[in-house]
Amino acid sequence: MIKVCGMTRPEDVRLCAEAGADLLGFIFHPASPRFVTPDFPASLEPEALGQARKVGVFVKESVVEVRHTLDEARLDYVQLHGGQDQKFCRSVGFERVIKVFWPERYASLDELAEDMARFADCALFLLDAGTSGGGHGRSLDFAALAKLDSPRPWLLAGGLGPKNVRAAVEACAKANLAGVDLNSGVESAPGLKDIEKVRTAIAACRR
Ligand SMILES: O=C(O)c1ccccc1NCC(=O)[C@H](O)[C@H](O)COP(=O)(O)O
Repeated sequence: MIKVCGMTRPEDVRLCAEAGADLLGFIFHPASPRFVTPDFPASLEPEALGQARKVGVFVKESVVEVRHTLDEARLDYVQLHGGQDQKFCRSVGFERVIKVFWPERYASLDELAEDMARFADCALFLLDAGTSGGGHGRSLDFAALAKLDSPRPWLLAGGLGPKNVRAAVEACAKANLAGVDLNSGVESAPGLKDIEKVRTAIAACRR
């Protein structure tokens, strides 16, 4: 499974979907250089999206705001990127939630796995670099994550691009990895996807 995050232009949506992205991310966090308003994903034609599903990324928004945007932008999933709790996930609908964890926040992989277990009803997990937020362009320690015992399939995020994504997939393949999340590593500038980098990274994952 490939997620390309931070869509800001209709042509990037079409080209990333054609390149084989399964999930396309739209960031509703105003401080992000990739911020978009709900009318952008809502306006996309089904032909442009193809089989790709729309994921909304939320950091500080309330449950009411997330639910409103879910409907308005016609999202398939919500990626909760602000440490939201189980009650929040339940209110949005566990089956629609991609819950984010930051492994660097935990003293050990066991502690991370324990916290993940508390969110085992969520659709999918995403592991990102740093200790909060996203789009940092930094990578996690793939070799260490290979030993993770995750109760749900998860997406690996953080500084992935054409040069390192294959190694990341190979390292984590046996640790319940569902796929990868590509963002700043496939851009020419924040929010502007470089389709050649997207294509090369997707081909590297799938070869
Ligand atoms: O990308 C952002 O600007 C962003 C800002 C605030 C919260 C989340 C954000 N991105 C969410 C993602 O899923 C990114 O793809 C993920 O953090 C990895 O980004 P990168 O390290 O640039 O590959």
